[in-house]
Amino acid sequence: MTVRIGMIGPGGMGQAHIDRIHTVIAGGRVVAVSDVNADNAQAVAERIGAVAHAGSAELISSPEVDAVMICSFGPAHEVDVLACIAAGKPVFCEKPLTPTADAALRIMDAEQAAGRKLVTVGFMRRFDAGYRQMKALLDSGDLGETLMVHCAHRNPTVPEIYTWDMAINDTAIHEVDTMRWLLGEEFVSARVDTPKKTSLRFPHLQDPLVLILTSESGVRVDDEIFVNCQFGYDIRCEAVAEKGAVSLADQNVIDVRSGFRASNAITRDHNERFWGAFVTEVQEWISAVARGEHTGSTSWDGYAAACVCDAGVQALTEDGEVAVEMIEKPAFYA
Ligand SMILES: NC(=O)C1=CN([C@@H]2O[C@H](COP(=O)(O)OP(=O)(O)OC[C@H]3O[C@@H](n4cnc5c(N)ncnc54)[C@H](O)[C@@H]3O)[C@@H](O)[C@H]2O)C=CC1
Ligand SMILES: O=C1[C@@H](O)[C@H](O)[C@@H](O)[C@H](O)[C@H]1O
Repeated sequence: MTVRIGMIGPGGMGQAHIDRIHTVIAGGRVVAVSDVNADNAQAVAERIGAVAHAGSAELISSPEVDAVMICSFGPAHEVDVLACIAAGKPVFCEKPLTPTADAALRIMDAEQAAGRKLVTVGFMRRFDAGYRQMKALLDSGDLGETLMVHCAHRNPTVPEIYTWDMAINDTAIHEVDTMRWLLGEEFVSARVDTPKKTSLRFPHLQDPLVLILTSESGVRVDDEIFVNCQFGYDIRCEAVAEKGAVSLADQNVIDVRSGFRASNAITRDHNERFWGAFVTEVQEWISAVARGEHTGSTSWDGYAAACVCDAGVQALTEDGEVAVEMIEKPAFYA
């Protein structure tokens, strides 16, 4: 069976997913697209031989569409995810599920009323080979209890439209989800340290910053967010446990030795750095849709990440620890 996919918002991420689905991923085909920018929808549809729909509602209800991928802006996600749930269609929604926890709650309510997990959130790092090996080692218990995790998330630059809160709810949200998954527990508080700001980009940003999270059992996670670091897309993670430490290897690229120097390239963006993770993530989703099953992060994960980010954004505007407010996890998502 080929899963017929409708793509809403085929911009940078959406087109990267389309190219993966049409070149290296098995079992799916993007047959329909829609975009608030109708010219973009038309151009993408022509390029891939798909139908351009006038709006997302029409795409979601089309009998030619089995499952939906949403790659539009975060604030536009909720209405389309709810429409997919109402239509009973599996939906893969890029992160963030929603920019606020309240909106994610509405999605969880609708999904539970539908009685079936239909929503997968695009937190791709759970599918990265390095993070998966780290988790397997930590879960084995060989290193003892995890005590601290040091993370860094650096982008070469961000555009001027990147607002001050996005350091937390657009960028750090990746570590928030990955650390919840890696540690297998929720965060209870957030704090932000604000070091000297880079002079090289926009004054409206606190760049860099360090988000500090504490988990239920007391594990401390620090996450350096530096989105105008100039030198590359640089992702780091080291977990320190009672009897050892484990970290992601530097990059998925080659080492060069020449002219009495050793060097390696640094990836430029998320698609280059996490190519393999995106392929595995989307392949597993398409295969699960074909089997009628759910895979990947749930609406609960989207909600929990939004709750932590809400606390982090608040902590960026005030001194001290901010408690993470979260409902109890519904049995539906156990
Ligand atoms: N997993 C990851 O590492 C990454 C995830 N993302 C996420 O992917 C999503 C899209 O980001 P990008 O592709 O970078 O943005 P983009 O600006 O390149 O593409 C977004 C597209 O959605 C369209 N759009 C906006 N509102 C819409 C609506 N209401 N209905 C239909 N189409 C709409 C825009 O016209 C545009 O074509 C965001 O949620 C972002 O957070 C983005 C970059 C990396
Ligand atoms: O999700 C992503 C972007 O939306 C975000 O703006 C970047 O900071 C992240 O590195 C990227 O993975």
